[in-house]
Amino acid sequence: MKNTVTTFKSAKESNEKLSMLTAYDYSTAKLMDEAGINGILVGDSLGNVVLGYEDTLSVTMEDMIHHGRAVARGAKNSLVVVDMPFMSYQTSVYDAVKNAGRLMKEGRAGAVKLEGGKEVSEAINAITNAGIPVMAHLGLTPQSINAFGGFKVQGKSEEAAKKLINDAKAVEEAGAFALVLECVPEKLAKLITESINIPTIGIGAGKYCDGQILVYQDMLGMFSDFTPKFVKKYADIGSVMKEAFKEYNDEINKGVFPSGEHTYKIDDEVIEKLY
Ligand SMILES: Nc1nc(=O)c2c([nH]1)NC[C@@H]1CN(c3ccc(C(=O)N[C@@H](CCC(=O)O)C(=O)O)cc3)CN21
Ligand SMILES: CC(C)C(=O)C(=O)O
Ligand SMILES: [Mg+2]
Repeated sequence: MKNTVTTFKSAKESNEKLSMLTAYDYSTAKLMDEAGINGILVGDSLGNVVLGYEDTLSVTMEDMIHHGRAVARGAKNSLVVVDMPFMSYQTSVYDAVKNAGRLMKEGRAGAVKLEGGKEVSEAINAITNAGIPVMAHLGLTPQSINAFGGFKVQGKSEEAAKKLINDAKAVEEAGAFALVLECVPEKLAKLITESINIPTIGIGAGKYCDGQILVYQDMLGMFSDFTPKFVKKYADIGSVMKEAFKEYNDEINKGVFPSGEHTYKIDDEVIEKLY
């Protein structure tokens, strides 16, 4: 069944859980779509897992458009959400709407996601008013790594927790259709989930969120630069890949690959004339 912003909103009302994963290319998105994943996020985490940067700050609009289009072609039923990269929405409401529009038109997104609370509520409102669904993102917002001083759990003090609750209400009020909660204590994520009428999608935010999301290379054991506590490995594809690459390398060196079954033939009469 086709997932839309409406599906996400009604899932919360009917207490159905939402599943999301990140993807950055056509073939991975297609597998997730066929597996029945509700939403696919073209995350700016592509800066880490695809491009090899240490953080997400260098990711560009062109990167997001390029990967958004690829994912959109593979996702028939999953809702495709594309991350707005660092500095594509913080500079002005005009820039925010303009760049959200590019992610829809050129990136073929079904919705966009941006990081922040009250400070971006005007942008969320303006993008929503342009007919573009917005997913909000609170807690550990990686584009603010330099302001946080590192990747840390958010909202642990009373003051920080209150700010998160108020920000969640602010993004809902501004028109966001869903909210990602990243690295937030489980009980606070539960309180936030109960305090708003839009679905919360957790990553390191516990089981009471309305949905869950993980970076796919993390859950498949394909990424090892860092492994947050919230990651569960559903398969060790990284090891499987490395073993296959080694075997391929070995077989080439030994002359085992390619053998007859992977080779094209020509009539002997033809080839003899060429010698
Ligand atoms: N591969 C990948 N997975 C992600 O989940 C992810 C990205 N990349 N890139 C963008 C952000 C960065 N993220 C991160 C990165 C590190 C931690 C981390 O090391 N967290 C500590 C918290 C320690 C604490 O405060 O108690 C941890 O041990 O989980 C968390 C989220 C989440 N996002
Ligand atoms: C971790 C998720 C929520 C994200 O924003 C990303 O992948 O960029
Ligand atoms: Mg992101």
